[in-house]
Amino acid sequence: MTNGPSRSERRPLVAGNWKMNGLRKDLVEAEKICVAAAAGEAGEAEVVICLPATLLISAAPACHAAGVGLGGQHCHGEPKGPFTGDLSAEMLRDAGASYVILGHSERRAGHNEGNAAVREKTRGAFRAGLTAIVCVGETRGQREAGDALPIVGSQLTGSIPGEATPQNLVIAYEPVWAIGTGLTPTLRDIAEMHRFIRERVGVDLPRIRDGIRILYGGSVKPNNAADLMRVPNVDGALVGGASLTAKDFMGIAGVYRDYCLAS
Ligand SMILES: O=C(CO)COP(=O)(O)O
Repeated sequence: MTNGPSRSERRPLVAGNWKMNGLRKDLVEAEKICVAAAAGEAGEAEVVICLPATLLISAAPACHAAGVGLGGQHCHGEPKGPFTGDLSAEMLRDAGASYVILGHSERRAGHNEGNAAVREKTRGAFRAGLTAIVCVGETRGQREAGDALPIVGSQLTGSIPGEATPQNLVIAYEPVWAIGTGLTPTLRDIAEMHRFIRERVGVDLPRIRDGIRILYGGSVKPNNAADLMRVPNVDGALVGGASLTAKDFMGIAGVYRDYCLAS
């Protein structure tokens, strides 16, 4: 038994979320990520970087050449129209993206995005041919009140459209209290939640139960990634702060290379 990530038929995915960070000069880190991924440093894992929309077009050639997926961090549900300041899924796709993060807690809280809005945006992503990374997760208060599972369950049921497939949807479990704090749930709590998510998806959409990838996000770092990634039903990571430098991000994705070498 090696000390590697959990194994399954699902291809692991390590996605970076740059949030509102990154000027054109910072694309040098994205390029380093591409070079490392192309050199096999992420092993069997798929590598995706979700950049600010202003950087997508510039980053696309290097990402496409390296087989690194490019993603946006939000989109409107409509394909076009009088929505000043918004971006459609079609625009992200046109800029070179193949992924989009939706329902991140920072948007649920800061932009008042409820489950129904997340579902509409996810439909928009599907329409444009993007894979949606739909985020769910409880606050600290909800966990302490013993409500983590029902909250996440209702987020899943409310946010995921019936058209979801294992190709066009990825779920990210991101406990709000673990984001940017250096705190993570216990491995046991993560295992419980990820198992619950797969079961809940299996009730709502049985045909995607086994194929859907479920990422863990919240203070994933090079020094905890190997432990987190070997929890059953953890199919990869959604990484915030540590995705801003190639060294740290590939230090996380590298757990999949290390596993390949060890097995
Ligand atoms: O919000 C996150 C990824 O979407 C997690 O952020 P951190 O990795 O910085 O905690």
